[in-house]
Amino acid sequence: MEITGLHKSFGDLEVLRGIDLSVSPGEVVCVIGPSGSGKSTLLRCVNLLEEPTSGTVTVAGAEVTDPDVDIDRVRRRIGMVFQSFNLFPHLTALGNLTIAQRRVLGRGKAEAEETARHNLRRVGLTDKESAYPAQLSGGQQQRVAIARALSMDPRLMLFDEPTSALDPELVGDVLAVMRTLADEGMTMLVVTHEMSFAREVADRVVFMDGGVIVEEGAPEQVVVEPRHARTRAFLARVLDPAAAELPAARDEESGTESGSGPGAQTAAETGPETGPETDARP
Ligand SMILES: Nc1ncnc2c1ncn2[C@@H]1O[C@H](COP(=O)(O)OP(=O)(O)OP(=O)(O)O)[C@@H](O)[C@H]1O
Repeated sequence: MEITGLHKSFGDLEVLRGIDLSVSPGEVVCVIGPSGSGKSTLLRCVNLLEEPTSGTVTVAGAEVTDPDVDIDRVRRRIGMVFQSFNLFPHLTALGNLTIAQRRVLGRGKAEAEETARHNLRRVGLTDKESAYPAQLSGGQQQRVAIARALSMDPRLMLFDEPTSALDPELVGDVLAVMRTLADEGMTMLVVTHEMSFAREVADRVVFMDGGVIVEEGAPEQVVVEPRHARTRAFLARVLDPAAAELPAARDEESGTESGSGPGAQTAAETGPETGPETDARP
């Protein structure tokens, strides 16, 4: 996946100010940054839930920002997993996985169920296919949501705060599934406040602030030894008191103070605006 020169404005508010980012198959790239820095908008521009003001996004060789592109076809190559799982409550895990395949891809019942079972196995929920969402833990529901996205055979998976709604003890299972997917070759772009994810699962961490990428690199570099004052200020706010021990040296930013970026004071969206119907979009 390639993002080049991506800008997005809402009226006078310039939320993305020239993002260049590429993610390779099998790579997990984790985007961190303050509230309002444009992380969710970036994801939403990649799958065209928002139309970029300028710039290009290419997924699996198709330029999704090309005005002539078949948007529905391209979107099917992009799996999206949100903070809230958006499962249909009246359908079993299996039913949640088959409905979009049947409606969107036109798969027959047998093929949809076979694909669904395969993907429930991938997320470790083989024994839960008959369970309704209310009978599953939050972590299990999120794994069903991941399996549902996988059932559409995506080439790119986008995750927006996939573990934020989970009890801490349930986070690990979801992270393990995500790591496994990357090891299988999936391209994955993840927005998260989960620093353990950034440190332990990501191949690369991108720190965004004010609609730009301030710093990117290996987790041990960005999260443990950030180069920029803005990254350090952010990490100090979100990490535990151990953050105070972050190295103070190697500031390559010559005194730039932490910027909060456009709209940082605005309450950002805390969940998807899209319901399960979105995944089953015709
Ligand atoms: N549809 C919209 N119309 C107007 N402004 C928007 C819209 N969507 C997002 N914004 C604004 O864009 C800015 C960036 O929002 P975005 O949700 O991308 O930030 P974020 O980094 O994901 O924040 P958080 O970590 O709190 O989710 C915010 O100021 C937000 O209010």
